[in-house]
Amino acid sequence: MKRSLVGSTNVFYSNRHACQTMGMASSHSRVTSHQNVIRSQVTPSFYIMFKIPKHQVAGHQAIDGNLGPLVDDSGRFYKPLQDDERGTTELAFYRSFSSKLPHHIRGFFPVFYGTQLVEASDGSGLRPHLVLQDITSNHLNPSILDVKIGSRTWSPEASEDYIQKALEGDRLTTTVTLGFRISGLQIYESKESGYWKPARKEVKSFSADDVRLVLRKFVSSNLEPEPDCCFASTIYGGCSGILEQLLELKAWFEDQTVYHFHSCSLLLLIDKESVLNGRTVPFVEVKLIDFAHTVEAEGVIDHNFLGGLCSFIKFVSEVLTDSKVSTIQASFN
Ligand SMILES: Nc1ncnc2c1ncn2[C@@H]1O[C@H](COP(=O)(O)OP(=O)(O)OP(=O)(O)O)[C@@H](O)[C@H]1O
Ligand SMILES: O=P(O)(O)O[C@@H]1[C@H](O)[C@H](O)[C@@H](OP(=O)(O)O)[C@H](OP(=O)(O)O)[C@H]1O
Repeated sequence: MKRSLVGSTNVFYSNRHACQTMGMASSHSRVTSHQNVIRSQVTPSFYIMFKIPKHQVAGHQAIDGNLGPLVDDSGRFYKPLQDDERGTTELAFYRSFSSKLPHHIRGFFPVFYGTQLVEASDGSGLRPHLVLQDITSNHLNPSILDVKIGSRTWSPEASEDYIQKALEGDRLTTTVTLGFRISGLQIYESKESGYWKPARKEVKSFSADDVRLVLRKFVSSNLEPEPDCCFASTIYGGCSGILEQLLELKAWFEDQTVYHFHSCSLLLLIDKESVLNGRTVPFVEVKLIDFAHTVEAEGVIDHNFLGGLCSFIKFVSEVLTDSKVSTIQASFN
């Protein structure tokens, strides 16, 4: 039986500790809610405006009175800790990861600023939230893909009920067949047409061919009728492009025996305008998120994640190769 990451430390102790570390007094919290903005008085003279994230593409959402993440204006993302072991597992991960990972791998994870008591978006009162780097901040029109990696999304330690529920989701999506599934996405096309952000139901029904098409659209200036893949070489290729970053991650996964990342997602973020503006280094980020089911590896490689990652890399490489072939063909015509 694998050991979970959860120690005996009480979550609420950690929140007070984090507030103290951040110079905040949780006992003075007062929160008012107004439409999509939640205004929290953390100390009598220090206000934080909490908002529903504009660029969230998957997961639990803070809309219609549900519990979900919030963001502030200073580039922080507040993820509510779930009451059950998912909350304690994710907190235990964030508390331990920076000392357990090699330096060059830490950049693949959002910066963790501790925890904070924040008025929950479902109106249930103050709740501990993980305070993370908001990866989307500073970007007006980011295109984002959330890709859940692994051909199974449950930990062998999970309850039978959880395994059955997760297995059903895995079988109905490309998780079992491809070793990953797209959980959510938004692709920015232009000022006129805005974003393509398909509904959750449509995303869940994606086939392997749909996944290929999404990966092409992600690096195109147009979505219809045929995506041009004109950003593929800059965004997927290049020495700091997505493929290079995925290969760096893969090299670590071939060796690491620290964690098993069940149900964890790769979040790919790009800003096509940074390419159009001719920035020497376009904005291309690969991050790992969601550690509610991450457990200790106990000396065994995470073959579930590694297999899914290899499969995803193959899909991305094919788009890149095809776009190079098309460019060469076009130059002969
Ligand atoms: N640090 C972050 N910065 C910006 N956006 C984030 C960050 N972490 C998560 N997100 C956004 O929130 C979404 C959901 O994140 P996450 O998977 O952690 O939540 P969850 O509710 O546990 O999801 P699930 O229901 O899949 O378990 C992501 O798809 C992404 O759009
Ligand atoms: O991908 P789908 O089909 O949207 O399914 C969700 C996905 O498996 C999430 O990982 C899971 O949350 P956890 O990882 O937090 O368990 C959520 O469970 P939930 O609805 O019980 O929260 C599922 O509904």
